[in-house]
Amino acid sequence: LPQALLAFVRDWLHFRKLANRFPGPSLGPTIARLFDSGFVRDPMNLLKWVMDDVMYRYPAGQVMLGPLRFIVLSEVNDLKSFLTNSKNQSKPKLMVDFGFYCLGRGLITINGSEWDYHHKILEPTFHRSLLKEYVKVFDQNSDVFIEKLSEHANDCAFDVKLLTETLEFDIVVETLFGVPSNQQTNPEKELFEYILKGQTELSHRVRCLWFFIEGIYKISSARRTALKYLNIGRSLQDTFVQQRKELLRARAESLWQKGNFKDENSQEATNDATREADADPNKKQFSTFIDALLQENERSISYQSVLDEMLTFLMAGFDTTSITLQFALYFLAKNPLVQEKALGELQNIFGSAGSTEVTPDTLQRMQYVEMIVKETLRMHPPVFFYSRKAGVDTPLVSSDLVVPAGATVIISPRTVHMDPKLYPDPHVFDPERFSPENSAKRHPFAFIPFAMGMRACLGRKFAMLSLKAVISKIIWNFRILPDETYEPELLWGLSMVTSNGMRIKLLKR
Ligand code: HEM
Repeated sequence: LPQALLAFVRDWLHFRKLANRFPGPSLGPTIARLFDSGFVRDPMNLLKWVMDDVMYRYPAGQVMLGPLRFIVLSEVNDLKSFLTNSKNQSKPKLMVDFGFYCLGRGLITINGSEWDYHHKILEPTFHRSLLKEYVKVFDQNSDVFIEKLSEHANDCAFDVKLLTETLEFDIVVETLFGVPSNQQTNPEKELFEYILKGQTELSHRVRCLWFFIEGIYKISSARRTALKYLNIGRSLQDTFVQQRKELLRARAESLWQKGNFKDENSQEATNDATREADADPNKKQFSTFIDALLQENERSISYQSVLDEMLTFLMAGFDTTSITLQFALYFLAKNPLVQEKALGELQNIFGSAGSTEVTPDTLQRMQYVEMIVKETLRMHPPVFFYSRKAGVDTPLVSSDLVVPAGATVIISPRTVHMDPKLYPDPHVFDPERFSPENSAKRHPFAFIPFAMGMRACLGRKFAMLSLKAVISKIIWNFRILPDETYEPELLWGLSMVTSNGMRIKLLKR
């Protein structure tokens, strides 16, 4: 025991020695900041202060909040060590605890061999050949969205937020869980509302400093509410699983019948059965998201893990994409020339195809629309910070500082994306920054909305394709105009949402 104690003290002193060298606001201003009127009125101002003030001032710095110490990094040359060094890829305990109450134990909140195992199962379900299958769902749901928007195409300002959320919700449920969702056309209140409330509860914790301390949070009513939502979320995922199983059973039965009872449709039936069985060779290697999880459930993953992964992907997928869509509409409304340029591109693509159906091929050709999505993600990354635990002492490139093993490191794409050295006039919306020539000139870690390395977003290609699909259809169908009386008010939670919706105007083209 004395030896263990000695080792602990030695490690602690070593940690302190390295961490104390990082500059940052001293205790006085930090305490003053905690108790100033802005913070008391609105605790999320703390996050705003760290991201928009401390991180700009100290590209490699630290923030001490009582016993909690965060190393903050926003110097682009230092990011590589954290985002790509396999020793620094675990999520810190604090963040894992935070995530647990909203997502349970899914890919975002697990570490080590458990993460390895889940990642190995789920990563192939985002393979290119499966994404191609998903594009049909993007196309059909985007068409329903356009119909919904048409009801507002009268030059009167309206709030598009809920419509974008229901669209992205349908897209994630239909692609990943393989069951129809129809939230856009036939809102099923219970499920959707609980998902939103669960998220609000989690953000609530991030915004309250005293809830950073697990002991306090554990005895709070906020924790009981969060757990209630987590359990409801799990049971709602269970209904999806049952629906999927039912659907697979019905499909298998129908194939069997078609194969066995030949009637006047027998040729068609045999073709169907053969098509399913001999589907493209790539497809044979991959199961869709839900099927991969259910297969593993029979072997090695608990049913609770299946439900938690579904919850994780639903939360991670629909919120981030709907926020990006809202801000793309906001920026497009303010930039009519960007809309016209995108329309030119679409006239070439949709015009030559004679249809507005999006396909893997048309999406590939939408270079400028992709630049719009990227510029939106640069100016408003919905996941505006993420964290890593330093697994080893890690020297920084830009200075002689060393991040000590065990430190909680915060990285903010928001701060990096607003660095004028990387993006001159960073507050100007300019998709040309992402032309192939301009992108090639930029530092590889200058654009990090999806993070990088092993723990990068698994849904990044999915997100890009689905956003391109819907944004192209909006630009094709409508002129987007700003509501001059509206400015988004940012709500700092786990993702960056607005507290006052997203108001735009539309005119039919
Ligand atoms: C614009 C849309 C999106 C953005 C900006 C985004 C951003 C991110 C970021 C920054 C991370 C890393 C978080 C961290 O390290 O703590 C992440 C992780 C993740 N994202 Fe996304 N995401 C988006 C869409 C999606 C979609 C559509 C899905 C799935 C359908 C998804 C699934 C995931 C998963 C599973 C992880 C965890 C990866 C891991 O730790 O292994 N995301 N995302």
